[in-house]
Amino acid sequence: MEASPDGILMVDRAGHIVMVNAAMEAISGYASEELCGQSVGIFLPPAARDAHARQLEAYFRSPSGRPMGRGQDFRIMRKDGSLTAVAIALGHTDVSGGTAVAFVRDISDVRGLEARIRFQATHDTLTGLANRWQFGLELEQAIAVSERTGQSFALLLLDLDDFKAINDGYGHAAGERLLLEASRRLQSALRAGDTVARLGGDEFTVVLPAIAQPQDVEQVAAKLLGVLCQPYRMHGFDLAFSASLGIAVYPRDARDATTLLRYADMAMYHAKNSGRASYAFYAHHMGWRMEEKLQLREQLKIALDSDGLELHYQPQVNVATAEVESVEALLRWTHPQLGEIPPSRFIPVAEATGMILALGAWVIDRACRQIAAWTEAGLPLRVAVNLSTQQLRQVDLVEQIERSLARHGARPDLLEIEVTESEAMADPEQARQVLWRLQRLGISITLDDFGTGYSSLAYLKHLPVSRIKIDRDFLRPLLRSPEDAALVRAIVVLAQTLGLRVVAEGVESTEQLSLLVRYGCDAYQGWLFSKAVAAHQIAGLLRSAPPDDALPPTHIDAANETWARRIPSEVQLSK
Ligand SMILES: Nc1nc2c(ncn2[C@@H]2O[C@@H]3COP(=O)(O)O[C@H]4[C@@H](O)[C@H](n5cnc6c(=O)[nH]c(N)nc65)O[C@@H]4COP(=O)(O)O[C@H]3[C@H]2O)c(=O)[nH]1
Repeated sequence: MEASPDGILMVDRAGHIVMVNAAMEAISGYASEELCGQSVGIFLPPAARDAHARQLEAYFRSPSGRPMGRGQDFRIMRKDGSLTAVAIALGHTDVSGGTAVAFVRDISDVRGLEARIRFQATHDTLTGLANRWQFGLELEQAIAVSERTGQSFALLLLDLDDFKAINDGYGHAAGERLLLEASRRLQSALRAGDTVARLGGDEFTVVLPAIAQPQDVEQVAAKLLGVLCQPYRMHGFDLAFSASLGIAVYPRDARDATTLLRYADMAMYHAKNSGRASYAFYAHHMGWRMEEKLQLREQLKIALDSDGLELHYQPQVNVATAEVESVEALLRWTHPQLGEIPPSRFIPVAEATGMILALGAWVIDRACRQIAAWTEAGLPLRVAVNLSTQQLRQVDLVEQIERSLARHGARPDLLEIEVTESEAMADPEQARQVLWRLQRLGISITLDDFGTGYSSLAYLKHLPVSRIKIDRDFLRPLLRSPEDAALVRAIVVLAQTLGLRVVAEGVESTEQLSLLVRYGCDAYQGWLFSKAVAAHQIAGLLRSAPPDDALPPTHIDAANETWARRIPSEVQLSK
């Protein structure tokens, strides 16, 4: 008995301890002499003693054995007052004399481990918040409670703005610190009955039970954004920290968990789309458009992962030499069922859903690969790539571009970055810094869609821009309206005084080209010369514009004639 690893405890009919072994002493913390003669109730909290005494009586009336692990888990009170989990097997040595024997096994380690495993399965290891699985249960439970009580509850879905950029730019550890901070701030702003979970990545949910009116939810939403949108100090400087929040209300919007979550998701994207750091309630009218967008996002993700996207290249022709001096890379997506989907449809979706960063990185990488391939083939052609505002804000954009250049061995001076005026103006100081860093790498910068934004001359002078592109909206009515013609002329003069080259975009007719040549435009791009074509077609287009055919820029008639001859018939669309 003394050698048994389990505690052994003998109790008489009256419930007095008759004998304990060494293992029982270790489990309970009592010495044998402190226990013998005592009521077995010593191992129980006072409140449980009477009930146990009744159970013991019943046991002695009809004693029966019980193997280890079959009964309920039990917690005994140790000498120091702490409770420890044990499993108990029961037997009897002498029914007539009435001595029961209990084998007591300390299972506190096992229970602790089980509790840990249970916690890990239901909680997010980083933040300790409920995880997606647990959140699903809690949401179902909230629905069940609200069904019974007839009360509404709100489901809030939150997504940190620009989290990916921070994670990519500062590394995983920084991303994790940010997530921990977000979870800490969320918890500090919520009440005891509210539940918060981390669904994964930078997505959090909050369930606000028993809401009386929508204003209550608005207040909480504003409070959460208030605490989240405080800067976070990392690596010695303040990091802008913000989130977008979507709200769906039970039962007003939906009665089942899946739909509620989908609606909160739609509302969240709506909030992100309308300026970030804001919240939006789900509304029916946003439904179908968001539905379509979400589907498009999914399809786009598949296309990106499965090589379903392509870059086409549209030549930019030097007016003075008639040479193709560069090409603009333009994304093309041909969906297996839906056919060709224009960038004007999918780029805004990519921007609204944050996918533009992955998409933009892919474009840069492909463009670098193409630059290297052309250079190796003896065709060192400059490639212009469009950049979206979110990419400009991406903290590691410059490093990302450097990596792509290095990966493919592409010359930086053959890469050109096009940013629109409004993108550069979204955060002028930040844009200025990023563009200067790019320029220092040897990359040239073009300001796209010039004339549509609101750049000030003073600001333009501070950007390392070497070219501006006149928006094609100005070219369309060029021949009809003297005002537009005057504006184009003014833009060219302005650019020239700043020492910038001017590229006209969307040139469709020789008449437009004639005017642009007269105004002093340096280069043009448009269907007149060629649409965007696959990379392998570019060499053919280059051959169609031999450099020794250069035309004098002021000789308009000659220019028209020469250009008309050079337009490849298969791509010529209109004059
Ligand atoms: N009517 C007319 N159109 C002409 C003519 N010449 C060129 N275009 C079109 O004008 C657009 C020029 O590109 P953008 O202003 O940068 O405008 C682009 C750009 O803002 C965006 N985009 C395309 N590819 C990318 C990309 O890789 N990244 C990003 N961020 N945006 C892209 O989508 C916009 C539309 O792209 P696309 O549909 O390829 O449309 C292209 C091009 O096909 C012409 O003579 N007449």
